[in-house]
Amino acid sequence: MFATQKYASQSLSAVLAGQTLTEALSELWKAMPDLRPQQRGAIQDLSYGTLRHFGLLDNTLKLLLNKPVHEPALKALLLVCLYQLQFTRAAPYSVVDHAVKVASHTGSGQGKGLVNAILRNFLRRRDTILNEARHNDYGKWSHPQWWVNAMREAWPAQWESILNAGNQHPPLTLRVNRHRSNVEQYMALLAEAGLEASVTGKDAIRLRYPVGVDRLPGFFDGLVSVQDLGAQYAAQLLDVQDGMRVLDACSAPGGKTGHLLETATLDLTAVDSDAQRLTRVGDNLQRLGLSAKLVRGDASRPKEWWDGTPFDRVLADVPCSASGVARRHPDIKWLRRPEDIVQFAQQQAVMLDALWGLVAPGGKLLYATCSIFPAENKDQAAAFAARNADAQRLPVNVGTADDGQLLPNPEHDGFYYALFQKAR
Ligand SMILES: C[S@@+](CC[C@H](N)C(=O)[O-])C[C@H]1O[C@@H](n2cnc3c(N)ncnc32)[C@H](O)[C@@H]1O
Repeated sequence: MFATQKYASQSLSAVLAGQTLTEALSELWKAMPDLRPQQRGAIQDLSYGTLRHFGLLDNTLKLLLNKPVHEPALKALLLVCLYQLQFTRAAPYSVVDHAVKVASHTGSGQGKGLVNAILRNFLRRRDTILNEARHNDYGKWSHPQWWVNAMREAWPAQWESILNAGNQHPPLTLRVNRHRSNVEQYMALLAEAGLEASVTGKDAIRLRYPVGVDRLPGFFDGLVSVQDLGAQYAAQLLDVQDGMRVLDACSAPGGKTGHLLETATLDLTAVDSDAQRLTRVGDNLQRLGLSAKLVRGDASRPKEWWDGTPFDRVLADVPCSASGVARRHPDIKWLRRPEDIVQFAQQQAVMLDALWGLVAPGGKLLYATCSIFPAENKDQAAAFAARNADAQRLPVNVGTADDGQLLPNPEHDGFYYALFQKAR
């Protein structure tokens, strides 16, 4: 537990200093190649869990302290340990004993006594302290106040369930590769492997208990991919047919590219501005036995990479706040700032306008985000339609009351889709 607490605190400190958790963990794996897979898993669980419940834990710590802790590493250690004590089954005495040892190797090494006192005080007064810690929105919902306010305003009837969903463990959904299998056959393979699951969409199966991909039958032979149900609507909505020329303009890591190619035989160009991420599109397609033309390019500057032949279908799965998938990346809640949403919306508008010029007459463009902020979604789509008289908005049936908006729930993440057809 010593190493787990130490390295989880280190990655939490990195996030609190502005790094993403993915970056922090990947630097840690590089620096500590001898960590065993189980240790990595435990470090990951503690880092994710602490960030998921960060508001509550931070309020709790403030109530336990007489004065603020100035050493970031010590503060991170205390937060990780409070998470362990409140949300895991780790034995409390063991959590405290190890934390004291980690504290003696942390920062100035002076924090041993403080860590011991704070954690023992928490164990003695847990219920009272937690009740008090939940008194404001920050502690109650473990989201920043500006985010809570934005949800209240945008979703007066659903904001509580949205915030609650944002703090849960995400579902693990698979997409069966139609070229190689189908949901019935794959359900039988899962049953043989002793994995409980249910069919939740045309190509979608949700596992009752998440497992690593190495336990999924035929994963490395391309039988299935891991993809949220919400993301699986893209290929369906874009209505691709054999022989079409298709552009996936922000394609990496290739989740939707793969689904489009599993749905029909296409002449598909997959663009992404990030060369490293683009290689993942190639790797994913190779695993699935599919292929596309991969182009490193900026979707808002198509002149730099487009050959001038229009596309029948364009998928614009644009960079966004990722607020609909915060439960998969809980660091997002703490790294985003309100002004980021404005910047994303501006960047998305530029991309949309640029990509519209590539759509053939009668062709379709599907705008997609994994956001739940209206500025990136319905407001963006309405502004685009108002700017482009040749864009006809088509209905998007994803089974929700709000056209095209999926809110995070136990079945799927938060996504948004708007579909436009170009006048002939
Ligand atoms: C939401 S992700 C795409 C997810 C992908 N469609 C999938 O289903 O796996 C957005 C992608 O846009 C890329 N991106 C960001 N800015 C871009 C730009 N100006 N042009 C093209 N791609 C961009 C990012 O590198 C990222 O891979």
